Amino acid sequence: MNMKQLAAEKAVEYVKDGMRVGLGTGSTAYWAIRKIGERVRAGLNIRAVATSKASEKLAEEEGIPLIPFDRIDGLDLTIDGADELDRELHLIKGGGGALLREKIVAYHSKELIVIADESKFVDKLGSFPLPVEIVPFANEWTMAALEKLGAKPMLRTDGERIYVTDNGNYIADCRFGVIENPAELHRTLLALPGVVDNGLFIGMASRAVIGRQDGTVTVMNPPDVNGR
Ligand SMILES: O=C[C@H](O)[C@H](O)[C@H](O)COP(=O)(O)O
Repeated sequence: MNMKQLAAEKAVEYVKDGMRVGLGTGSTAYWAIRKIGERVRAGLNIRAVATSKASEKLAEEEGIPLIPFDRIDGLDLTIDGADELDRELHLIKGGGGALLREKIVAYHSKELIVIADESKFVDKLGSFPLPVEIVPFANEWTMAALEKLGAKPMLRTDGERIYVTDNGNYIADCRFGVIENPAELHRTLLALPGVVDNGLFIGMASRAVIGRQDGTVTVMNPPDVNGR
């Protein structure tokens, strides 16, 4: 079993009968959705929402009951991957372009469990370029404004074409270097007109499940890693 699958399958143990569950996006969340599907077929009774068209399609294939947003007012648990996570369980997400839907779903979940292989765990965020979702209108100006913040932004492409998110927006992948104050950067980015959201998830994850190369899995809560 690979590290992503290990982490994902451990996290799925937290899914209990009757829960309303958010399904993440990406190659790690893939394994969680597969495992949830297996448990649903074995009788687990849950309702779910997906954070991307890709995860919605996979959930449908797995037979996981998806529920429209107007039928529920929130979620019990969301399981999602990350591109980077630090000791405080602050995250960089959006490598797969799904950050906006992921953040909305995580915000409305009582708990967000982040699943990752050990390579994603970092001392300080910032090696992974921060995905920033921007509206197409005047994107050249928004890119210039990001550059003024020291971001070295690159408009994400999909081969020849500009990559378009599930929400019809673009992604600027921004290299800020080491992010010393993720919360401050998050606020600064949100204040920029044209920016819809960014991949910093500050204080949203309540637990991390990390799959390790030696075949073990570590479960981390923010108080544990802070030594409290
Ligand atoms: O937009 C994509 C999501 O934020 C993913 O959860 C993140 O990029 C991690 O993806 P993966 O598990 O494929 O590394």
